[in-house]
This record gives sequence, C-alpha cells and structure tokens, in this order.
Amino acid sequence: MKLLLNVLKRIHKPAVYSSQPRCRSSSARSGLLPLRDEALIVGSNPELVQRLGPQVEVRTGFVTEEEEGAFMQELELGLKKKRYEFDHWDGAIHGYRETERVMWGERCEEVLSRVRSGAFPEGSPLLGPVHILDLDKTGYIKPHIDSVKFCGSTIAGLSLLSDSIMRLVKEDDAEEWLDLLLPRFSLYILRDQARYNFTHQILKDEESVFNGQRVPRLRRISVICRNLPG
Ligand SMILES: O=C(O)CCC(=O)C(=O)O
Ligand SMILES: [Fe+2]
Ligand SMILES: [Mn+2]
Repeated sequence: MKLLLNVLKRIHKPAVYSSQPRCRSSSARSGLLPLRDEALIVGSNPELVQRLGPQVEVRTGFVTEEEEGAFMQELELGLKKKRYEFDHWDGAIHGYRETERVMWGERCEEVLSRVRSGAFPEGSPLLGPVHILDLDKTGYIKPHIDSVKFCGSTIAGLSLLSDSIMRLVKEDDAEEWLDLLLPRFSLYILRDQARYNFTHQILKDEESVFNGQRVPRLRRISVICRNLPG
C-alpha cells in the first residue's frame, strides 16, 4: 500500500509546469466544439478543438446518483480517516486526500469495468489500483503532466459530488488551451497528445468559470483509471 501511494506521489509530481494561459478574455473563447457535445469543451481556437477533439472526451451521466452513492459508501470511511493536505506548496495538488483501491464491491466494479471497456484499447494493460482523489471545496490541481514513467497513453476519470473545470494547456505554448466542463456524474478521457503534450489542471472554486459561466466547485471526488506505459 505504502509503495503504491509513493507511485501516486510520482504520478502527481509536477514534471512540467506551464504558465497560465494569457489569453483569457471571453472574446478569445471562440473554439466551440462543433461536432461533439459543444457545451462541454471550449478552446483557444476552433482548429485546436477540432484537432484535439478525438483525444478528449467528456461523457455526461456516466454514473447514476445511486452508483455515486455506492462509491461514497465504499470510500468515505477510509477517506475520513485522512486529513486534507494543504501545506505542500511545491506539489501539484492542494487541499486533497487520496487513496487507491484494487478490490471493489459489485456495484462499483460494474461501473469500473464500464470505464475500462469504454476508455482503454482492448488488451491494454492497466495500472492495477484505481486512484481516488478527494479535493476539498478549497482544493485544486495545478497544471501538470502525469508521469510518463508510471502511466500510459490514457487517463479516464469519473467526477463525483461536484462539477468542475479541467483546463488543458499546451506544454510549449500557453496560448493553446482547452477547457472541459466536467459535470458531476461524468467520465472524462484524455488520450495521446492531450495527455502527453498538454498539462491538465482542475480549477479552484474562485476561478471556476466555463465559457463565461460560473461553475461552483464543491468537494469533488475523482475515481481515476490509467493504463501502463507501453
Ligand atoms: O481529479 C482528476 O480528475 C485529475 C487528477 C489528476 O490529475 C492526477 O491525479 O494526476
Ligand atoms: Fe494528473
Ligand atoms: Mn510537497
């Protein structure tokens, strides 16, 4: 267990930080995604949204409220024993507690196999333990790229308890960005370039504005599946 948590620490290590995108005015938010659910992804320009679209997915209503309840029932007791960590100024995540789990009850396992079959290429070996991240209402995740040493091409996460905004910023060009609205009960998937060449972050409540619209950030729990490097 200890060893695995150390692996998570390395996943989080902010290998690369990008500066915040400079172009934040709402008039610059022109890149509405035309093909998919255009309410959920906006970007610095339409070409980028178009190009990255296939590598970024947000599936709303992926879990029901009952399924969310099943996860909470399995997780809440263990999480409550931990304290939110705020003092790691150099880490990628603030105001969080986390755990991981290999064995799940039936309801949750059912959801997780849906995530696995929907998000990962068939036969792709997955990181055994599922990662659970509990962000306090004041918590947030700074821009980072998940360790390429420990995680493969695909990251798939369920968002429970709260809506949130995930921002992707191109590692070598802060003008290129996408904002994803991650509604409560949704699944997001980041693949390939979106995972390797863009930092991802979860905005803090004060900054949680999607396409001009305020999205209150409450306590949020994410349940994240990853594959192994190829
Ligand atoms: O909470 C999430 O959905 C993302 C978490 C994350 O970026 C990480 O654990 O590396
Ligand atoms: Fe991450
Ligand atoms: Mn630290």
